[in-house]
Amino acid sequence: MTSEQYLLLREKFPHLLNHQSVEENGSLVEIDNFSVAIKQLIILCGDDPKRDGLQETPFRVLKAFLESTEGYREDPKLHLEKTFDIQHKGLILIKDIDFYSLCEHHFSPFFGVAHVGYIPKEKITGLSKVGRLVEGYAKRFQVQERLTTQIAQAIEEVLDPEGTIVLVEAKHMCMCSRGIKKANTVTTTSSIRGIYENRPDLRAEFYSLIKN
Ligand SMILES: Nc1nc2c(ncn2[C@@H]2O[C@H](COP(=O)(O)OP(=O)(O)OP(=O)(O)O)[C@@H](O)[C@H]2O)c(=O)[nH]1
Ligand SMILES: [Zn+2]
Repeated sequence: MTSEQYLLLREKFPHLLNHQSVEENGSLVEIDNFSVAIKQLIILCGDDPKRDGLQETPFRVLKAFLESTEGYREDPKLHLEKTFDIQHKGLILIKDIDFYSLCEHHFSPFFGVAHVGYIPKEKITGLSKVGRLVEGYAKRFQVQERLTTQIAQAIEEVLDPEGTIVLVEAKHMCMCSRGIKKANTVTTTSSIRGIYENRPDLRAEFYSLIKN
């Protein structure tokens, strides 16, 4: 990696500065090791890391991974803490929140939409904050089930609503383009809390609204 690339990474991702690792000759040892590993990967796959199009690839790969895992550098729950004093007794549904995440097994993308509903007791958060919450948990190495649970858990913990319901629909590239190669398969996961656990009528309302 060149010193310009290294400086750009440090500027864009300041957490690298706090890294425990050793700095040698103006570069972090771990970044250099990563670069070597990506070159080895290119060789193992049968190509030449020195050819023109691949020379900058270790840098690009690292930058892309750091961008795709920005959620580790925040506590997504904090977005919900700014609440409003609004009287509202019914469902608040934020649907079709699109997200891109990385499967923790293969580091390949999985992406889709999250639908988040809650029936407030006293606390209501800003609509965009629910999108930020989804983004904060999606931008990590994830599995869909954990992503779904974390979103529901955060709403429940911070807003303390009557009930929470979260449904996530996603396509996993590790299943579409390799392995079993099922290009059209969509996985659905849900997490329900509070009043939703015992009220099929409220669940039905949520499911019918997200279908429209
Ligand atoms: N439950 C769950 N499984 C996932 C998710 N993302 C990927 N997987 C699965 O993780 C599993 C990993 O299985 P392994 O047998 O360890 O790995 P593999 O040999 O690459 O498996 P194949 O994909 O079947 O080729 C696969 O079945 C994937 O479909 C997810 O979000 N949730
Ligand atoms: Zn996978």
